[in-house]
Amino acid sequence: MLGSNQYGKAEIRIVRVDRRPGGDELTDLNVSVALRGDLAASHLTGDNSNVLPTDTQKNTVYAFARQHGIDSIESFAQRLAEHFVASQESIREARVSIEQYLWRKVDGNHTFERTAETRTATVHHGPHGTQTVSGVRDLVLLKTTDSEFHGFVKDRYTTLPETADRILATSVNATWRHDGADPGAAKRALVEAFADTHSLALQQTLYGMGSRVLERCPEVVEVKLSLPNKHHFLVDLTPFGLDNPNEVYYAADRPYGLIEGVVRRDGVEVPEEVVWSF
Ligand SMILES: O=c1[nH]c(=O)c2[nH]c(=O)[nH]c2[nH]1
Repeated sequence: MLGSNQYGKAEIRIVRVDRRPGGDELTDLNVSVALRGDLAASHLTGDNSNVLPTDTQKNTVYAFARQHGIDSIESFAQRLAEHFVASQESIREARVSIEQYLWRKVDGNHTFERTAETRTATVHHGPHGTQTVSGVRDLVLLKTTDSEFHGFVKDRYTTLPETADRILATSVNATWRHDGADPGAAKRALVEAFADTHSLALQQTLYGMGSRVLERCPEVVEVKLSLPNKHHFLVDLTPFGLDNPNEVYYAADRPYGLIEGVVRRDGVEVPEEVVWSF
């Protein structure tokens, strides 16, 4: 028998230019739509009478960008998700996920430079209301000191030396669940906590980063972090008769430690995970 199913247009690339007297603004998005509802017939017999084509979904995204503009990825996703559920009787739930590529204006008023990180938002709209999860991906942070790692388990396979001073680097992948307003302060809180936490482990830094978001953003109930430990190993220069007082490192790209965790506001009921996966 048919199990859970969903369908929609994935990765709709859309660039909107807001042409303003003081300079143009650029919004660069990758929008994915997933719909659920009374859609089994299409799978079971090919009866498409309840199927809003994914091509139409794509067109709707472009039309909404023109008609309503794009205030924030959260509000744009919510408008779309509500539209698909409200306009089609057969559609009961909609999930709209948006990645935003960020561009910083360079000289003049119409030239832009792309930044490395990606902002994300997922809005789920269904019979139980609307849930919003915002986030950031590939936000690369590094501190040259203020990081230690010692006191760990040692067995016959352990070779890692203890250190009281190392480079700590990561590429932050974070999501935060909130009430729908766009908490721009969340990203700043993550960066600030990474910077000012004297780290005894990336695990401790993770908890500090999540906690800082909850302190700064009352509307956030939960922060999920996935932090690769981008190892920087001190190079042994003794074969060349040289010392290495924490100056020359080998930046390994793999393997990497992967530290993941959720930091949750105490006493707040967290709804079931809204992100559907297969
Ligand atoms: O911050 C760290 N946490 C670990 O769990 C770990 N393991 C490791 O080899 N290096 C590190 N660093």
